[in-house]
Amino acid sequence: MARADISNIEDIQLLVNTFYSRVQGNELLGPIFNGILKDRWTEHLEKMYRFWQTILLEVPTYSGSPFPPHAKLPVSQLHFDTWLQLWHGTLDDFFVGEKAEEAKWRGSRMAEMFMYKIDYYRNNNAKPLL
Ligand code: HEM
Repeated sequence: MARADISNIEDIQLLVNTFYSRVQGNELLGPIFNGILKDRWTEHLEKMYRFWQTILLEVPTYSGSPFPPHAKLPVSQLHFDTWLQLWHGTLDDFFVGEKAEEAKWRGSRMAEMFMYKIDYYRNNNAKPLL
């Protein structure tokens, strides 16, 4: 079947489900997600449908703060590169178009911002208080 752009909630669910099943199977990222989410995967996937639906379809179903759960993760640039590789790969496997490109762009910008904030947080905490 020819690829088309992301246009409805079923597309978002397909994207999110496939992406996180690849994440779960990834040797670097899988253990981190599984270790934190344990039996909360369904809840996480539903939250991520809402997050991407809000960004890509402009249906405001997500209200939350994306960064805090990432602040103290044991991750480096390599983890974000791997995350992005899986994200872009999943998008390319199923979709083509403006929304698919926006999803890649948003993912990249957020990965960049998260890594920057995580580094800042680590460096700041490492400093003596006085
Ligand atoms: C190294 C890469 C990443 C790791 C290991 C990671 C891990 C996690 C984990 C474990 C959670 C669930 C926290 C919990 O419910 O206890 C989470 C939530 C989330 N992640 Fe990531 N993440 C990564 C990158 C990203 C990126 C690049 C984005 C940008 C799209 C993102 C967006 C989110 C959002 C929106 C949530 C839900 C926040 C909320 O609770 O409202 N993550 N992430």
